[in-house]
Amino acid sequence: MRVAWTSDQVRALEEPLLAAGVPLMERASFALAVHVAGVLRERRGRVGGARAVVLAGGGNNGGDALHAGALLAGRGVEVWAVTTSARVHAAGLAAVRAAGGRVVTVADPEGPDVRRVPVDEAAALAARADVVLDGVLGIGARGGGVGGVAGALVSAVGALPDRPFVVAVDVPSGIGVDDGTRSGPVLDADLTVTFGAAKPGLLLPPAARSVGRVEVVDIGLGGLPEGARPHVVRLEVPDAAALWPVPVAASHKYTRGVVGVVAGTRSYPGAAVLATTAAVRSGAGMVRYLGDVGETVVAHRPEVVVGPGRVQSWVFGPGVSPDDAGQRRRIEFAFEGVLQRGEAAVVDAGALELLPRHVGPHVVLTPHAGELARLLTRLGADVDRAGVEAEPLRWARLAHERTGATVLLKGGVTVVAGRGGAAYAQADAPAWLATAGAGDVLAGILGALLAGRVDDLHDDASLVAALAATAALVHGRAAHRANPGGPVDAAAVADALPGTIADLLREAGTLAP
Ligand SMILES: NC(=O)C1=CN([C@@H]2O[C@H](COP(=O)(O)OP(=O)(O)OC[C@H]3O[C@@H](n4cnc5c(N)ncnc54)[C@H](O)[C@@H]3O)[C@@H](O)[C@H]2O)[C@@H](O)CC1
Ligand SMILES: Nc1ncnc2c1ncn2[C@@H]1O[C@H](COP(=O)(O)OP(=O)(O)O)[C@@H](O)[C@H]1O
Ligand SMILES: [K+]
Repeated sequence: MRVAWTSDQVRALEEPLLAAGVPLMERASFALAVHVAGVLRERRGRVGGARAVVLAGGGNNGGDALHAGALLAGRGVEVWAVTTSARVHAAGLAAVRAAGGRVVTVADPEGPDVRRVPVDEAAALAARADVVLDGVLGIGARGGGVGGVAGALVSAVGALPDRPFVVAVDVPSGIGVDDGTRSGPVLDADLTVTFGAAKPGLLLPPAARSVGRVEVVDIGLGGLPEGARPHVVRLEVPDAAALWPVPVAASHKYTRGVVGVVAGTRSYPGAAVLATTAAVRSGAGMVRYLGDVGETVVAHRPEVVVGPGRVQSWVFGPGVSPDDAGQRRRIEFAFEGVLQRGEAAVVDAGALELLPRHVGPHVVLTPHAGELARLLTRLGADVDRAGVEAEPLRWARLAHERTGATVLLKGGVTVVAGRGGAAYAQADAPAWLATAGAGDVLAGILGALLAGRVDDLHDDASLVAALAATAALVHGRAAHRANPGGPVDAAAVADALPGTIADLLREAGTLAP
C-alpha cells in the first residue's frame, strides 16, 4: 500500500525530530544522491565523469538538492548548481562549493560571489546534463504554480527539445502538493525521490502524470499518529489480494454471492455481455441477468441465469439509456431492494440518471469525468468535464457528500472517494484500456467483489471504497495481461480476469502455487 501524507502531516512529524536534532536533511539528501547515482550508473555505466545540474530554490527543498549535489561532486560528478532565489540554503551551498561544484544564479544575487546568468543560459546548462535535480520547490510550495524567475527556469528546462533525465526532489516543483492540481509550469520528472511518504499530488491526477517513477525514502519520520488517516492511498497487489473474496471448502454459490446485472438493451446488447462476463469471470457465485437481451447474454455466457431472484449486489446501467422504459423500471424497482434490504450496487452509465436522492456508501457510482460533471450539475454544483479532470478528488468527494454513495471516478488514474474521508488513486491500467466497453467490464468486476463481501460492507462502510479501488487494480492488471504492451479490447480484458486474479492471489501468497 502506498500512502500519501499532506504537507501539514509531514511537518507535524518533522517538528519534534528537528527540535531533537535528528539530521533529517542529511538523511534525505544522502538517499537522494544514492538514487541519482543509481540513475547515472544505469544510463552511462558509471557515476564519475557525469554532469549534473542542481536547480535549487530558496527553501529546504533546495537544501536537499544542494547537499545531494555536493555528495555527487564528491563522487566525481561535474556539478553545476543553479539557484533560483537570492538566498538559498547556506550549508547546502557551502557544501557544493567545498566539493568542487560550481554555482550560478538566475535570481538577483545577494553577494558578488555568485554569477548571474540569464534563464536561457541556465537551461542550456541543463540541456547538456546527464541528470537534472529539481529542488526548486517542495512541500513549502504555495499554490498557483512556480512563480517568478524560478517559474521561467522551470518552463525553459521543461521545453528543452532534448529533455535531460529529471529527478524531482520530494515532488516535481509546481504541482499542487496536497491536491494534485497543476496551475502553472511544472518540471515533469522521470523519477521522484520523496521523503517519509508519498504526497497526495504524487498519486492524484493530473499532477500524478508529472512524477515518473516514485521512490519513497524512509528518513525516520515514523508513522501518522493514532487515528490519523493518510490523505490518499494507492492499493498494491497484497492489499487487493487480502480484500479479494476467496471461497473455502464450505462455500456454495449463494455464500459466494449472487450478482444481478441490469444492463444492455436491444440497441446495446454488448454491454450486457461484457458486464455479465466480467462478473462471472471475477468469481461471482452466480450471475443473474435482467433485461431484453437475455438470449444474447446466455449465448455468450451459458452460466448466467436470466430472470429475477435474490441477489447480494447489483450492476445497473452499462448500455442502458434512461429512456428505455423496461430497463428503467427494472432498475427503479431494484433500487428499492438496495435501499430497504441493503443489497450493494454499482451504478454505471445510464443508471446514474436514475439514482435516488440519497443512498448509502454500499452504492458505488462509476462515472467517467463527463458523467460526474453531469451528475454534479444535476445536484446543483457548477462544474464541467474539464473542471472534474482538473480536480478529480475534490469533485468525487463532493458527489459522495451529496449522494451518500461511494464514488469511483474512472480515468487514466481512477479516483475513489468514500465514507470517512476514504480516498484512493489507482494507476494500474495501460492507456490502451481507454476503449469502448472497458467500463462495462469494470462494473462487472466490482459487482462480483461487492457480492462476495456484502456481509462485511455494512460493518465497515469505508471497506466499499477499498473494494472499488481493488476492482480498478484488477481491471488495470487484466488489461496489461490481455495483451502486454499493445491494444486491448474489452472482451479480452474480461477474459483475462481469472488468470489475473489467480496471479494476484499467488503473488500475495494467498493461494498455494
Ligand atoms: N524541515 C526539514 O528539515 C526537512 C525538509 N525537507 C525538505 O524541505 C522541503 C520543504 O522545505 P521548505 O519548507 O523550506 O519549503 P520549500 O523548499 O518547498 O519552498 C520554500 C521556498 O519556496 C518559495 N516559494 C513557495 N511557493 C512558491 C511559488 N509558488 N513560487 C515560487 N517560490 C515559491 C518560498 O518563498 C521559499 O523560499 C521538503 O519538500 C523536503 O524536500 C527534507 O530535507 C527533510 C527535512
Ligand atoms: N488514459 C487511460 N489510461 C488507463 N485507463 C484508462 C484511461 N482512460 C480511461 N481508462 C479506463 O478505461 C475505462 C473506460 O471506461 P468508460 O469510460 O466507462 O468506457 P465505456 O463506457 O465505453 O465502457 C475506465 O475503467 C477507465 O478508468
Ligand atoms: K522539487
